[in-house]
Amino acid sequence: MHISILKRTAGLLTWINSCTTTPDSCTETVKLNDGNEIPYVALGCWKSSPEDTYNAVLTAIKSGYKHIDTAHVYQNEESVGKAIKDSGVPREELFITTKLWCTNHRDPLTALNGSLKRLGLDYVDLFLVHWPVPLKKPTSDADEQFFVMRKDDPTKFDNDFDWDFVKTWELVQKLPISKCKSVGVSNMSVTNLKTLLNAPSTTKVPACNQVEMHPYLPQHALLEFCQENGIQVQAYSPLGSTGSPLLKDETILELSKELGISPATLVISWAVNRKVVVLPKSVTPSRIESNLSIVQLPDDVMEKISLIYKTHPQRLLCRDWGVPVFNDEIET
Ligand SMILES: NC(=O)C1=CN([C@@H]2O[C@H](COP(=O)(O)OP(=O)(O)OC[C@H]3O[C@@H](n4cnc5c(N)ncnc54)[C@H](OP(=O)(O)O)[C@@H]3O)[C@@H](O)[C@H]2O)C=CC1
Ligand SMILES: O=C1Nc2ccccc2C1=O
Repeated sequence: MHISILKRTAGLLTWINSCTTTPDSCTETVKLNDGNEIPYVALGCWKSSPEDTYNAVLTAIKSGYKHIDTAHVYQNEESVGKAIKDSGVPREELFITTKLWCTNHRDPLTALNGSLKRLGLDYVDLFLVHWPVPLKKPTSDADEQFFVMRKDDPTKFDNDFDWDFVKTWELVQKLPISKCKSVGVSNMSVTNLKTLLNAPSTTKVPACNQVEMHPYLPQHALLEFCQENGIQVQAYSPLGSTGSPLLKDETILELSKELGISPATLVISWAVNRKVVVLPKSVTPSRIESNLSIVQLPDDVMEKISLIYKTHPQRLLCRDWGVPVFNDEIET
């Protein structure tokens, strides 16, 4: 069996080689700072409709994915849960991530229980604080109102300025392990991570930091900081998200042609070669399957991809959150 071969091999790059012919081996995992193992490749679920999500998750699990990334705000947790159940794959063989939405920072346990109920699961493997931005709760008990705007200025979010992400983490780090095996953060800059790690109330280092990361935003400094501090980085929008400019980038096209692989396989492989967990989203069966293929990239190719941002620096997901979120410059 492939996995046992992998266990005997020395390092990541050894098994990456074999993935071109045996996609099963791409379920290789990396150990988190709490001892849990996370598979390198996950199916992303943002923007997938409930029906598409169900089909995509089922296809993914049947293709060999062990890791699914969803969130309360994606409004498709029910579909993820149903597909998991219908796949027939034992729960303990899968790694499921969901996230705490901004309006629930004061009560993560209730939010986690809500996600578990929608997923139909007893536990998630990873629960992430989605953004370091507490927002006021909606006044009605509309659970699905995710963006509360200010009454005096409806273009701005109604920030909960009497709360902050350090207080949120104080609660998240104490969530019962029986309901979430690992806890982490998302969209955390180095500046905000330093604030979190230096806070007297912080007793647990986040297991993961899920951030936007692709060749136009390689986040070299953030990756180095997280690796030095035992925080596993996860790359979101690794393909450049919907209508990606990245997959049409000249250098990416040239390199993928040279290597005889697709642009998507090239950028996903670049992430894994950097020891970054990667979350490509697709609702297209052929892409779901091919996104699981990882190849070993030569050093010079890694370097070329890592330098593309110098001429094309681009953050795709930016909005004014009302508090500092992206407070580290894109290095150019
Ligand atoms: N923590 C956070 O704040 C955030 C987390 N995320 C997570 O990261 C995941 C991935 O990021 P996301 O922004 O969705 O975008 P991705 O970078 O994964 O890109 C998804 C787009 O690429 C297309 N695509 C997928 N595979 C291929 C392929 N092989 N060739 C060509 N096109 C392809 C998809 O089309 P199609 O589906 O039609 O096949 C879709 O349009 C999210 O789904 C979510 O789980 C994302 C944003 C923020
Ligand atoms: O992952 C995300 N999906 C979203 C949709 C709308 C606004 C923010 C987000 C995310 O952070």
